[in-house]
Amino acid sequence: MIHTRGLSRDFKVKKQVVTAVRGIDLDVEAGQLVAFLGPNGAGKSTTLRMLTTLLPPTSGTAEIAGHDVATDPAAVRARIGYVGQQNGAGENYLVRDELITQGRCYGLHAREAAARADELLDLLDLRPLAKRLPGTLSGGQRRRLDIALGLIHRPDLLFLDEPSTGLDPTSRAEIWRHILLLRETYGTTLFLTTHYLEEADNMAERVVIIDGGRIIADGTAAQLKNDLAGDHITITTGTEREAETAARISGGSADGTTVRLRVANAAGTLPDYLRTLDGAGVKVTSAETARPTLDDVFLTLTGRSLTDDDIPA
Ligand SMILES: Nc1ncnc2c1ncn2[C@@H]1O[C@H](COP(=O)(O)OP(=O)(O)OP(=O)(O)O)[C@@H](O)[C@H]1O
Repeated sequence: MIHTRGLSRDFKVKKQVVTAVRGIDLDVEAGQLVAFLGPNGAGKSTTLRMLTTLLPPTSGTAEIAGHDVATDPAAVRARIGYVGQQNGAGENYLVRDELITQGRCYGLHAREAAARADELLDLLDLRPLAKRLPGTLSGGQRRRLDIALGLIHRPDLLFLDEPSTGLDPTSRAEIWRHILLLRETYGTTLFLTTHYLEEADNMAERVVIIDGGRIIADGTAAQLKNDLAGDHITITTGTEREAETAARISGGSADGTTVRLRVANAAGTLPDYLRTLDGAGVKVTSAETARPTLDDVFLTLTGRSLTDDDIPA
């Protein structure tokens, strides 16, 4: 559904060239739900804009639903939906009429556009809001309307740029329920960016991490965490000296009376580790294990946190 080779984009800023995306090779099969993650300035929006024909690549190719973004952008646009960070609805029409109008813009006949609008009003729980003006909707309702608008022409592939950003936790959960429902109902391929790592972790079956315009990790969240981060064990000892001994034995790091280490399988490793420490005369007062997060994956790969503020350009 998405096939890119060497996809790159430069921007000229005054006399300098900023390379936002550097040679991305990406293959996404039909029906996948892919979360595209990266810190501020990593190149997510630029990639998304190229994949949706909003910005021409400087070099490389991107084929979307069988059509090249550079040579056949109209065919690409007919097959994709795009839900950007800005509102997709105007202020002149009521919700249902807006859906019908945008459906007509895609070439649907009046009856077909009305039927599709009604189908989407039901799917996205917008039916009670059908006669409201978009400007009167809450943030979460408005985002659901944007998703409905992105789906009006039955695209095979939907791009969502930060679909849950700015919403309260309940609305975020609602948006995700609807995203998963539309995937189940239509089998739509979904490619989305998000800042919420736990959402990508829980919802996406594939996580692609971009940094500095390059893809640095690609796999299921579980694979990435197992391969690149490992579990955490944290123990507390009676004294700082014991913590130093424990850190030496395990290869972990001591901070006061706390020792932290990373292992492949914390639950399997901990009993042996505690026995060894006991044999070395180290008194352990508490021990806990934790699974890694996607942020730990990013930290391992780059030495930075994904939740840090802007990375330097
Ligand atoms: N129109 C432009 N002109 C100049 N530089 C740009 C332009 N658009 C993006 N860039 C630069 O390209 C790099 C990638 O930006 P991009 O917006 O793709 O990142 P992003 O991962 O989407 O970030 P964010 O999460 O903050 O939206 C940044 O260094 C940015 O400053």
